[in-house]
Amino acid sequence: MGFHMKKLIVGNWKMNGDLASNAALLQTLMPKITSATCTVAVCVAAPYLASVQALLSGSAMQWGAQDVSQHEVGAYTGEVSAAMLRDFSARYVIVGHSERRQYHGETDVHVALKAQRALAAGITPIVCVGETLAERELGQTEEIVKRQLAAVIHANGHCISEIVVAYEPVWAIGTGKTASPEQAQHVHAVLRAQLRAASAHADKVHILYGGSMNAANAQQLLAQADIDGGLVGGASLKTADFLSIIAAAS
Ligand SMILES: O=C[C@H](O)COP(=O)(O)O
Repeated sequence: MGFHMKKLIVGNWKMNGDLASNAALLQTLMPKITSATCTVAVCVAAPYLASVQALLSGSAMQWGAQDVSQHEVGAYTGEVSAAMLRDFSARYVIVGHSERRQYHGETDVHVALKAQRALAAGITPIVCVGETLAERELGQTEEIVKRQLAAVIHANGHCISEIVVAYEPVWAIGTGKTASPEQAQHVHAVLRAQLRAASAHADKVHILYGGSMNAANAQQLLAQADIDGGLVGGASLKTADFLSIIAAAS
């Protein structure tokens, strides 16, 4: 990053948790997160937004959702709109997570629209990009992540500095395999250059790393010049591990 900016650690709970375990986790985390630590958020399943909002309001922690509809309002059964997320004061929403791209057929076009809906509602989209193992082995990593980010830039050029980007190599998600700090930094630098070409304010964009970030590897990853935080899956469900990652980022 180009100037001093607090790092951002986002827990992506995915389809885990329940009312009781969510509350227990947040009640342990909350007192440890202050204005002196890095920025911390949790992205929770939509049904839990109200309870998470009630728990975290007034704390230093932020909350968000894991997906948003590409549509504004109307006959879209099962969808959740950006305005609905805003009703629960969601600060962030993840868009284009590889699990959505892979299991729900989301394309770059959908992801760009979702980012647009979030921005229009005043919610920060966390735009996920990343290559599969096959794509990496074919030497296509840069091409893939640039194509994924270009779609979002194309649709949101005027406010691109308001987004968060998450580089998540698909082969590192939930596998225990992490990109090396050098591998991750290389891709982050590519993404930073792409953002700089699109915006004079690109250096204020947080580019997060995601993919088996844990207590043991967080410090080295976060020490890289263009790694501004983490999007943490599995380790965000374990209090001690998540706190270690937060400490490494603070
Ligand atoms: O959004 C988070 C990523 O998919 C990483 O998940 P993970 O930390 O369980 O590998």
